[in-house]
Amino acid sequence: MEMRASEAIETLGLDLTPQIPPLSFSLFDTFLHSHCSSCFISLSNPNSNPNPSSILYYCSPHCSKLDSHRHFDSGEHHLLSHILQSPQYPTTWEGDTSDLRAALRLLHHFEEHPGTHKPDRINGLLSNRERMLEKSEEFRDGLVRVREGGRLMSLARRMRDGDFNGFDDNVAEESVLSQVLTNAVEVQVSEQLVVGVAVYGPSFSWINHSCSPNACYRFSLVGSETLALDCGTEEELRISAFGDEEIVKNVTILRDSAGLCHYGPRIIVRSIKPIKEGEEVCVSYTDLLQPKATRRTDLWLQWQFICNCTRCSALQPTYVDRVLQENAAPNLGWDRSFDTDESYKELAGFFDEAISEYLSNGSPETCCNKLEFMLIQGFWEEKLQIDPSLLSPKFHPLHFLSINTYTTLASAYKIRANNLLAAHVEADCHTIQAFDLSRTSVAYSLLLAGAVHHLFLSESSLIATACNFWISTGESLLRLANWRLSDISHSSVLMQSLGKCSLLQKLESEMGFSRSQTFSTKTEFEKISKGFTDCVSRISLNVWPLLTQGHQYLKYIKDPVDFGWLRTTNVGVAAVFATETCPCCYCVDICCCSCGVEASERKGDRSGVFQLGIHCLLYGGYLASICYGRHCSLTGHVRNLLCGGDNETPFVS
Ligand SMILES: C[S@@+](CC[C@H](N)C(=O)[O-])C[C@H]1O[C@@H](n2cnc3c(N)ncnc32)[C@H](O)[C@@H]1O
Repeated sequence: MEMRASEAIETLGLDLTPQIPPLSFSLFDTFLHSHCSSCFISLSNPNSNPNPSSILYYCSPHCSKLDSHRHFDSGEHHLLSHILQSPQYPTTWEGDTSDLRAALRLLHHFEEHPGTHKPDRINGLLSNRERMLEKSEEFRDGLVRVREGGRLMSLARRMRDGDFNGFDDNVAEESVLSQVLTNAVEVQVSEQLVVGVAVYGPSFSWINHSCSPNACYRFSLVGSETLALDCGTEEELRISAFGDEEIVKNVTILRDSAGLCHYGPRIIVRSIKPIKEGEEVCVSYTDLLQPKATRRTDLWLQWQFICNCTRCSALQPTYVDRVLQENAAPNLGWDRSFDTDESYKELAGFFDEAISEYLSNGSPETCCNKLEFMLIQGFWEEKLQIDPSLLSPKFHPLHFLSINTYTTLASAYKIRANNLLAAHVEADCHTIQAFDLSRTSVAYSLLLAGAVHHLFLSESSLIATACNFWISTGESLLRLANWRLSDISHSSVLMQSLGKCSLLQKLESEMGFSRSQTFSTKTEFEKISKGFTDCVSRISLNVWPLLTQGHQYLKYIKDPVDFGWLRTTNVGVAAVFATETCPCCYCVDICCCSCGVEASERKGDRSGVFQLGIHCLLYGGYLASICYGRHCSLTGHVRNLLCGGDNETPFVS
């Protein structure tokens, strides 16, 4: 089955569906006590659960009333409070139980609303259990999990019914669990916060994957007091089902009162590219910044298909797929010492190990040292003594491992700066050191956003990733520009910037600060993105040397936004930084290193960082308004940052 556009879609950021309520949903285990299990809203007071007999927490009696019976009637309660807690029921199930709980709720829902039932499709939704059984060797790990999950679900349901006789098999449970694994999406409730999973009806679940998709989706959380009956109309549905007519006939696409929960997180599909009438509408199931082989493995193991989208089936790999796997930049004299599969795998293993060691509470300092050493030298050997002048970067700066590494380094440097400040509140020397660590964190953040932006200009479906990175870079640039200033008014800096830059004015109105509502066509979008790249690249020329000065790896990156230099330059990379600025003068009022940089120049540095920050935030906000709508939490977050917390004040009346 697939979904196709039922009309031509000219603009980006258009809702292709109304808000679709879920069929089943569940919070991840770690959010069971911090978020409402009915509406997924964060609990202001987790101690005042209106239904203390339930293991789940609710924000109000209304939410408890809506959801509690599903919790008990589905067997979820028995699973959580008896089976998973008791040594009497040993299990090999490891980790989060949200898929199991969502499957119990879905199975209960099917019992209440019986529909068509085939081995691989229940009430219209595909289950990949049969396909996994056919290739049981290839999907061994997945099958073992489905089997164990089915066993636990079956135990919970029999315990619910007090019926331990007549037990044959767990086919229904396994099929529905496999259905959840095939169709569920993770529910993102705010920037960077994903709290659970949800399964939707065919209007969403029949949308296939593409590595170059034309649509994305966003969520809408409906508060407890809102009666959840208004779930859109067929007229607002701009996509229609295509495939087996028998299946289409038997399933009501949207307004299926027998098929929807009428509460819980709702989903809305949005266009991110122009779409022709009749063209298939696709979203992405996986991280689009991964190289083709990794995407392929992911999709095969989790969704049991081989992707033949335009990006995957291109005769020549697309530019993005090529650079994500580029070994080195030989035209820059960068080394090429890992071009065999063997050495590459070994190196990738080192990277993964360093990153997971850091993520499992390793030292941020060791992580920075290891990762940067690897970016330059290729392998980490603590005892290896190498003359630094002999080193040259081993990795292409746009290689996917480099991009992953920038993410980790931006975070690790930030943590080091915060730790230092927290441990030594008063000492000025530590403040300077912390400033240095912060500016390196900001530099990696900018490099990450710039690298992803460069790829996004060739592959516009990377929009949501680019949006997140620009917003976090803008945020960290503003924080750095604010360093040791308490009285800065962001609104006034923004107003000054708006007066000077027509691009900012455009972004600000597109993002929805002003009242008029327009949607971007592809041409407008490309014009804005090109204008942004030029503007930001120009400002970066001044700011980048300040952020990277004295840094062993970053000094090799000539421009963090416009990567044209990778193709064109043959000059020695170190020669790029002819003008030196003093980073420490930037952070204190009295020049601490006696370099003699004039006060006016120092102010110039600070204002450059501000300008850059405001550009990044507004552009990120503009992308967020396309992906998630003008009133999403991410654009609200950007507004707060720019207004200094005063979200109520409109920038332009
Ligand atoms: C959420 S469902 C999408 C709707 C599904 N095609 C159906 O008939 O119900 C996910 C499943 O659809 C199939 N699928 C999704 N995207 C695909 C693609 N690009 N190529 C082939 N199969 C795909 C896979 O079997 C996957 O497990």
